[in-house]
Amino acid sequence: MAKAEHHDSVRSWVVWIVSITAYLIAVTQRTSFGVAGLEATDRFDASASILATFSVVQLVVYAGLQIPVGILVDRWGPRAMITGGAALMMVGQLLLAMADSVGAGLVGRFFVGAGDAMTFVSVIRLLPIWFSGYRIPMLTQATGMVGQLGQLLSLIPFVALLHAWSWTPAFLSLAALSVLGFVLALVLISNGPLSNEVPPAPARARVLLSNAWREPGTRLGFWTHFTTQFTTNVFLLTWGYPFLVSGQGVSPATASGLLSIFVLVALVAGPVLGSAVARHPHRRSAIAFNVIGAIALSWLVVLLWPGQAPMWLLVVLIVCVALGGPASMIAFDFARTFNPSHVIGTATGIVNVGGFLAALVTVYVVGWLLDLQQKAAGSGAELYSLDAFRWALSFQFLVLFGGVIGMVITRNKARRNMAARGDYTPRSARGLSGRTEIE
Ligand SMILES: N[C@@H](Cc1c[nH]cn1)C(=O)NCC(=O)O
Repeated sequence: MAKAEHHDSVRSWVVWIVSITAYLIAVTQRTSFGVAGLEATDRFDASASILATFSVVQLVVYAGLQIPVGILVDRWGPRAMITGGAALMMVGQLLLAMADSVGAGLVGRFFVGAGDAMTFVSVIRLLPIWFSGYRIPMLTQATGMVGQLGQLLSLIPFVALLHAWSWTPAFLSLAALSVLGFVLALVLISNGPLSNEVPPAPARARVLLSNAWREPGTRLGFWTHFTTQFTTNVFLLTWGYPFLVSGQGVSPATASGLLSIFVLVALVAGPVLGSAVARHPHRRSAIAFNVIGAIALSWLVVLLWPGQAPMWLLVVLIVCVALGGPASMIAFDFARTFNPSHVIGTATGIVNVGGFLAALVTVYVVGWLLDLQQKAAGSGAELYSLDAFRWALSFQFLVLFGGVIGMVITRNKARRNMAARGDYTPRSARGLSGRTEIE
């Protein structure tokens, strides 16, 4: 991509810092309900499955809105979407602060999920508007990394407020945080001189969607996100904690400590993967395949380990699974480099569905397989036994395998298209031709 005058300017950095602040606030809102589980059980007089419904509603809303959001980013620009997202999250947290029934709480969580869904894709869309191409892989990673810190904001100051001030004031303070995000985004984010650079976006959503989907590079991004990210989500959102505590016999405090490795790995691996992608853009899918191989191998060893796995092996597993988060950012690089700028938002939305869709299916099937084994073993059988987890979590291999097949097929299609345009040769794939923007 040619470097425009406004690229990498002071204004670019201001826009980026404000947009990643908006994303960090969105991740804080996203993860806040999870850390308030015990208080929510009391407040709503809810069972474990009702509590799980809150997470599922939020995930379904998030994943379901990615494509509409991507299309709207291309039509309205990222600024309107980021400010709109902050406003929705503010409404959602206000509703949740006041809610005293499950129904009212779910409506609040719906708004939070919708606002959250509008933020990430818009922030990623701002990067090629404001920065030159060689910086973007690193900034994409940095965006993902900073967002993960939102989990820490939920875990430390929000939990402290919840304990010190109780439910309503704690959730009101989260609504106030979104007001801050709204004002900052409204005043400081700009869509840039987009109109001078790109043809106007096609008016019809269907055209945007079909343009983005027809590009094999978008589908390569979708499958890359699908395969790299879902094990991270499955572990963090649902099954990691019960697997560690009930399956592997780890204490709850140690399990929480192990889960915090995810944030650490995101912080360390993000810059390493970002600079690898920037230096070897022709090796992007190879980097993703290596991470997927590490995830599959570590799960295989842990699930086949006779008895409970030693602590060092659990740490290795978590480090490998956590690598999936930063590796999934490679998928957005595919969306950006394979598509013309007026469909990048739509393509990014399509890509971002991948990991969340795979996680939703896996979370559900793993739960179903655990239930099935308990029923088959007869009354009194343990639900979360290590053997039951071995079989249930093995479902992940099927999803990994399906994702890899999707990646290989779409990568071959992308290469064929590029070869037909004269942009790809086996030599360029080995990085010998000096070409950059290929997979
Ligand atoms: N892969 C994640 C973000 C990430 C980066 N490093 C670790 N995780 C992703 O796709 N995020 C989308 C979102 O909305 O957060």
